[in-house]
Amino acid sequence: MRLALGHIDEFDERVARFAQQLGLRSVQFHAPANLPGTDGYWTVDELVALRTQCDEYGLRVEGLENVPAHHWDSVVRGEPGRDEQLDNYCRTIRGMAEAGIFVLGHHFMATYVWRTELTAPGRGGALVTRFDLADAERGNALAAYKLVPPRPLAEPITAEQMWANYATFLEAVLPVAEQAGVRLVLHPDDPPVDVPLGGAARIFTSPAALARAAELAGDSPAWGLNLCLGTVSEMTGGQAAVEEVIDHFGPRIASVHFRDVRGTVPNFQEAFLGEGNFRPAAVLRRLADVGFDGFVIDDHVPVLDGDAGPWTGTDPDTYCSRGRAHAIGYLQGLFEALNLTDR
Ligand SMILES: O=C(O)[C@@H](O)[C@@H](O)[C@H](O)[C@H](O)CO
Repeated sequence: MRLALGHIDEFDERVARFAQQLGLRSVQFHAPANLPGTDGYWTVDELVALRTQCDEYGLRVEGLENVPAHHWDSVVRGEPGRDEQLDNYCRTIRGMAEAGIFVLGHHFMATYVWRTELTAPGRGGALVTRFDLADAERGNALAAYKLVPPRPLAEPITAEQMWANYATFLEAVLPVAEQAGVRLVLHPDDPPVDVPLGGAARIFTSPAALARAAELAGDSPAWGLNLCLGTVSEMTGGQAAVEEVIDHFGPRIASVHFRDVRGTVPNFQEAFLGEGNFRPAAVLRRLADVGFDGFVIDDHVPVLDGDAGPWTGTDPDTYCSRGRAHAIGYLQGLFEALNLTDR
């Protein structure tokens, strides 16, 4: 396994130098501004340009996560316009292969990630996000974030519909991904609550539900799990849920979001690595033991005094924060201590 600078919203020289100074050799992007995708898909030209820019700094592109909401919101919701968006998603997959980028992450939340507070006090007064189901009716504190679909839902969406929508998605895109050699990796629902948020049911809310997603994908080598440790440890059971997922999926885990959380649903808050629901060293050891050979990234990070803004800020100055440097350094120490290959 290896460590990459991840969740990059906008790549430029500041981010490249941040990666280099932290001693990292690869990067992962989160629907980056560098890929405008104005026609509803990412073009080969913009994908190649991003990859070339990274090459120039000696940084390998591990993968991309999440297309912009308007590329596929009707696919997730099962609304008219879905077929055209599925065609466009397939164009993105083929374009990625042409550009030499082979991992594409997706979530399947019709109303995206949900929080009830973005600046809750964490350790020493650092700012962290928080979720409390009791406050969820007040709305999503993340509503302004770039991946929250701006269009309201046409009507409420049930869990059955969400499962059917996911099956339709896989049926359309998996054969194309197989042919292109691109791996599509699923992020669990955050927060993993079994009640609708903003009118849409959530389905990937437990280890069993993730196992069911894998069954839908059959034995396709083009499907994998993005093990978000924050999200899975938010599930009932906390560390036990994490262990169950690692043991069940093994090498079918394609990538890991390494972030920590205190508390499980219905209420939790994000935390520094090592002060939350699971033991980071034990989790890395277990991943190595089951044969995980993908990449590990930082994800959301607490905001320390002097950081430019909350992690929801997408500009490079906000991104290159003390919080992120701490998370990466913490993981590098663990990789070294556990003698994990970082190639
Ligand atoms: O758990 C989470 O909320 C994160 O990992 C997300 O920021 C994630 O990167 C995606 O946007 C959901 O795919």
